[in-house]
Amino acid sequence: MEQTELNKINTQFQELQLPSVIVDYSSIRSKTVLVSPTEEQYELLQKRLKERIAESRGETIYELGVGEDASDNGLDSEEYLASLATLQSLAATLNADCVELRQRKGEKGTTGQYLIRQRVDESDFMEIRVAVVGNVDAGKSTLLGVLTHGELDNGRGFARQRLFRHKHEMESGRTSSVGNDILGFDSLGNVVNRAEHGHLDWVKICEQSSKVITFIDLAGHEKYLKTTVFGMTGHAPDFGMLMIGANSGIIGMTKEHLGLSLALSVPLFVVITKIDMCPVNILQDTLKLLVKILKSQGCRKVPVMVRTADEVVLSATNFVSERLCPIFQVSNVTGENLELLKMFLNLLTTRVTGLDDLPAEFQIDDSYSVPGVGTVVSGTCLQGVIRLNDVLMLGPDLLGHFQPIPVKSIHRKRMNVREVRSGQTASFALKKIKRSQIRKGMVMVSQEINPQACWEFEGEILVLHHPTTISQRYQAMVHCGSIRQTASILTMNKDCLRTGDKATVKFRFIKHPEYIKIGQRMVFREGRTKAVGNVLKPLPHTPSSNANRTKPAKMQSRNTQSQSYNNQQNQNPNVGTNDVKANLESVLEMSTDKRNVKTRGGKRKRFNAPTQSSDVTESSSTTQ
Ligand SMILES: Nc1nc2c(ncn2[C@@H]2O[C@H](COP(=O)(O)OP(=O)(O)OP(=O)(O)O)[C@@H](O)[C@H]2O)c(=O)[nH]1
Repeated sequence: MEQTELNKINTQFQELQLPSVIVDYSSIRSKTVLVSPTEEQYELLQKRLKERIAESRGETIYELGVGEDASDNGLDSEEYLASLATLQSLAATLNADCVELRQRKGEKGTTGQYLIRQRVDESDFMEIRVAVVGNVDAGKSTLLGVLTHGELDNGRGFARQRLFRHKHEMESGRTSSVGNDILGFDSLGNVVNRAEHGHLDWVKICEQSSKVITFIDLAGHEKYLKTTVFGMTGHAPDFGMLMIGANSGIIGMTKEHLGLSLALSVPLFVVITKIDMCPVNILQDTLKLLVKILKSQGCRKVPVMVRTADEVVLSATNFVSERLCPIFQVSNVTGENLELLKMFLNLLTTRVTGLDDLPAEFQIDDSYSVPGVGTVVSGTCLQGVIRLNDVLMLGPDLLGHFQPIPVKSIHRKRMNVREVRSGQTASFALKKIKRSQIRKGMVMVSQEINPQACWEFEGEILVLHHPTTISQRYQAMVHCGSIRQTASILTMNKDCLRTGDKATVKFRFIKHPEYIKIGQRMVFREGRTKAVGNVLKPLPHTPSSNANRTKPAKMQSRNTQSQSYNNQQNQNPNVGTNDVKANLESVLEMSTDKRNVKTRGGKRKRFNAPTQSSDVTESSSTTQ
């Protein structure tokens, strides 16, 4: 844009008493601008760097020797050193550190990439959430134990012991709940976690960190799939880390978890563990199959093997694109390649930016009763900024109502703070609210939003897997954000749906209305039967819409029989045991999830409800 045009626009802004927003950066685009910038250029460089740091919430990667003309990139050694000195001084003026990531020598000279990261602000840190998925025994808990506690594993479950939260997990060695672990990096990219007597002090880690990675450790076992899906939707991860045991390969829930992250558009990287104990040919087979699956039509990913620091930088800086899928091969026992993985984690940047100016919206994913404090809710701030003593609308309750509630204290990773911004997780202490009044799926939103709850909504879904057909009145669980409730299909624009079909569907929640928004990703699931899609249109709750509630489905086919079981259990207590048995049998025949059915014994419980243990652990496990 011409300078005169820019001036004109800026003058118009000034006339409107708005700050000038357009800055002409054309004078600092040359590859040699940092060699000996004029005062004016230095100021512009500083301004641009400050903007870039703010855009990524505290850091940016700067490229030296790179200009507008890519074919001319590169500086001679003197120019390079002078540019580096300028960059370091620019970073220093912004209270940031400048760390070399890599240098490359080309025909026209050297280019380099530098991480510019703001120094520690004790009460603020960047936050990246990584959902850890993969089949049981892939080594998820072990890797997290090794990364966060800095001690290698012995191959017999030593490292994971620190992470288990429940007695049955200690005994079985299996994760059953959604757990959080944190890994802090300082402005130089060093890990700050230091375990004292086997324990990590979260507050200390956050105070010393410029960036904190929160791992959402999800269960690998099929019977905890409901918890895993909730972790992927309700905890709003920025990235997914799919773990695969090198020796066992792509088995069990691996593909299921891969599909889930694709469906929810969560960028994914893969970590192959146990390379210390895996014969080379087996490892090669695992890698070959993985690459084949990632490249397949369904995934359309670009797999990248990461074996060097250079490749780490390359993949981390291009990872914002959902298509790239970096693959690491590590050992938790020997520590091989763990440094590369740490370096990659250090370079991950937040995906959600620019939402701070919107009215606040906080999605609740858990609640606690804390002695002396009262009810505490934890969750993710999806947009806006929430400050201490702000009054937000909490709801919807079972009747679809919202009530104003002041935020009395805010914790981020157990640290007392004064505000929480979009993309960050936090917990709030609430006054005059009982824990029993809170459920997952509730939100706290700004009064500006005037929130409305919906019994019904329209969604567009794609059926990923279903053994037979889905027709009207089919019921399954809707996962959408932290909402997790059975809904039934009222109408759809097709008679029936089979695997691979897409349709516009009108859903109705069966228990209570929910707060739902256009464009939200959703999973519609029963056992392994799964459809994914988007919310097209929330249909706000009105008293009459409640009166229109349809009765549960009359069985139309063996298939719909089984899916309506839950409805019968809830709404028709007189249902004959023979009918239940018939339904049970049909599920046993069609379901790939037979083990789940058996575990329920004769209990009058949902088919896809978790076993007792996961029920218990889900409600109390996530920690902030
Ligand atoms: N030799 C070797 N053993 C490993 C490695 N990583 C994990 N293990 C062992 O593998 C077993 C399973 O690891 P876990 O961390 O419990 O697996 P998980 O994926 O968390 O399993 P769930 O929590 O049930 O989902 C443990 O006995 C670990 O000691 C590794 O890199 N090398």
